Amino acid sequence: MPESVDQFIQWVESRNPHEPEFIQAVQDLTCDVFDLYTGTEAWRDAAVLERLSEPDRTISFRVCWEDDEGNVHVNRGWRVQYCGVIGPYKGGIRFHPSVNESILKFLAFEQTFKNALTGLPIGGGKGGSDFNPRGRSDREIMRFCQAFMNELYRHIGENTDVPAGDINVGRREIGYLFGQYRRLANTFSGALTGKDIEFGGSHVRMEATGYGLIFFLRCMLSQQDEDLKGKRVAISGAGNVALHAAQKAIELGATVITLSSSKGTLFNTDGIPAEQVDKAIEHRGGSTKILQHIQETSGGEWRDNCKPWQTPCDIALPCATQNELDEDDAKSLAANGTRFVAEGANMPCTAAAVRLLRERRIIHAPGKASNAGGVALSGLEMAQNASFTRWEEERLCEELVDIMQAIHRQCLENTEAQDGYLNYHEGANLAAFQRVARGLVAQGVG
Ligand SMILES: NC(=O)C1=CN([C@@H]2O[C@H](COP(=O)(O)OP(=O)(O)OC[C@H]3O[C@@H](n4cnc5c(N)ncnc54)[C@H](O)[C@@H]3O)[C@@H](O)[C@H]2O)C=CC1
Ligand SMILES: O=C(O)CCC(=O)C(=O)O
Repeated sequence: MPESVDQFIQWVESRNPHEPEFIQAVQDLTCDVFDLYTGTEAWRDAAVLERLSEPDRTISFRVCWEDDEGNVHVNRGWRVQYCGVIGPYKGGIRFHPSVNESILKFLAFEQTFKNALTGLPIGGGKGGSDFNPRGRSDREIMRFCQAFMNELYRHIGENTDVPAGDINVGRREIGYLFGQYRRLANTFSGALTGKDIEFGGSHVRMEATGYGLIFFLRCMLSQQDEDLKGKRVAISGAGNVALHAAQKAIELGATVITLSSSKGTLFNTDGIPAEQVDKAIEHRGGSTKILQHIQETSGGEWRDNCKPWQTPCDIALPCATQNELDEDDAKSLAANGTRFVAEGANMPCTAAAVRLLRERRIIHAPGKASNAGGVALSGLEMAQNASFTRWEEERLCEELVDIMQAIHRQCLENTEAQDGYLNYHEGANLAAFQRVARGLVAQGVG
């Protein structure tokens, strides 16, 4: 039985050396739930926190594929099935050269608690590969997806583990993965979400993470008697989450002043036009190219190797990747009067940045709450597949709004404002942990 957060984290570190992202995610949760955990006999007796610091299983495999010139490449693939207590493992697949076990374990850990917040029966998992799709032809992407599924298919299924997309895995890749799954498993089932609408996909899934983020932000603002109209919003990334967040924010009256890629940032203090965001969503492609094209056609300034966080804004929405917003960035935001940060990406703020935002009383929503709209819609895709139906767009939009509002309510119910400052991290961590802990205890030790 750990006596302090530090002692517990040292124990986790000793079991997971060289996994800094995973340790960061475990520490973030533990700091908020430790007192409740140690004060709850049934949870202590069942070693709930210790069990939750270890995935149910991690599957790792070799992925061999042939490029267009006939050269054979060998990549690594993983699926982390983190916690299946609440429902089938559920979470995205990421293709990026930075992918390793620490990153996938942190993502699967976060996913477990995020999925618990949605109120749906979905457990937590995440997978991916260190494959770099940049510069690869469509046929190469197809062959890679097929090779990846050649091993993954035996570990997934609509009641076992249901992957979806994440960085560099969108509708096209899900199509190739699904096709190969269907051939190998000889079954047409909802074993993946984010599918094309023509073969079991759901309306609103594509938009859901970005839109859900803005619906959550709207709740945060309304809690302070404010709304989005006229607010300057800085967004990082120019992928699925960033572009849909930008689209909905503009629709609700905000001015989106930045979008970015790993190569630089597009700044436009007059606002990036809605029609340019719509076009970028339609065409999809390399983010830098898209942003430079927007700059050429509608103005603003492109700055190489620059992040969005140095420019004055009311709201910051990190929507690119983990640890993209560090302590210095948080200091710049504070100095420039930013009042809200809501995470579209998973764990985009370093631990030091989170501390700084809290010290400076910038209201800050963690991704496990504010970006849960995507997986929630995936849960609704699973429900449609299981009942052989397709729901209308309007109904799904309403359900997404309801789910984001319910997550916001859970956050408020689990934290008390300190001098008017709401700690969304504490609220989200406590709400999610309690649901998972109750399930673990009820299902016995195993
Ligand atoms: N797609 C989804 O439904 C969900 C995604 N997320 C998270 O949102 C984030 C973005 O995912 P997607 O938009 O789906 O991926 P995507 O592949 O569509 O876009 C990723 C974007 O991030 C940019 N990017 C990558 N590394 C960067 C870096 N170091 N600095 C600046 N920009 C960088 C890329 O240029 C691209 O614009 C990830 O953290 C992901 O885990 C969270 C919940 C659901
Ligand atoms: O829709 C899903 O299952 C995955 C979403 C996801 O990967 C995430 O929430 O980070």
